[in-house]
Amino acid sequence: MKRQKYISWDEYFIGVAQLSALRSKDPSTQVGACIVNTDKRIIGIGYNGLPSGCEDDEFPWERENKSIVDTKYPYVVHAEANAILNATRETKGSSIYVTLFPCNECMKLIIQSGIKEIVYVSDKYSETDLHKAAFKMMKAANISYRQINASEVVKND
Ligand SMILES: Nc1nc(=O)n([C@H]2C[C@H](O)[C@@H](COP(=O)(O)O)O2)cc1CO
Ligand SMILES: [Zn+2]
Repeated sequence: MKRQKYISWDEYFIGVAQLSALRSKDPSTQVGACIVNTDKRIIGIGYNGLPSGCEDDEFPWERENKSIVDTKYPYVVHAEANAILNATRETKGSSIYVTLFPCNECMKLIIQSGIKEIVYVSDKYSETDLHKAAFKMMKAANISYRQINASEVVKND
């Protein structure tokens, strides 16, 4: 008889996203993303980090500073953007598993890459205006969404 305690597809893909998030150097928010096509194949993964050549020890990781230039915000590539850029196959019709609901900028990339479903864990920024803008674009583009629990298999302490 087959093993009974195997993980579901959702647990597997969100687990891969959570594992990817563990690579993030961001001290406050670590995000991971995993793109899955209609054949249930993983075609791209990513986490939030600096662009190639921008050294983690030479760029700021602060959230606030006198100038925005001395914060992380102008520099970080979001997990979803990295997953899309890393995609090895056609993204049209695929799902993106992400540990945090996408921001407005990533939502534009998700729409333009033909991703049709967003599966996420946290929506801790749901009260912000930019989240509302992201949500509005997602609805207009007919992208479906669902929230799931984090995988117990991958923990980030
Ligand atoms: N969906 C997302 N994907 C991401 O990769 N990020 C990244 C950008 C920053 O590195 C970090 C958010 O930092 P903070 O504002 O919570 O300290 O997470 C943020 C969001 C939020 O929408
Ligand atoms: Zn984003």
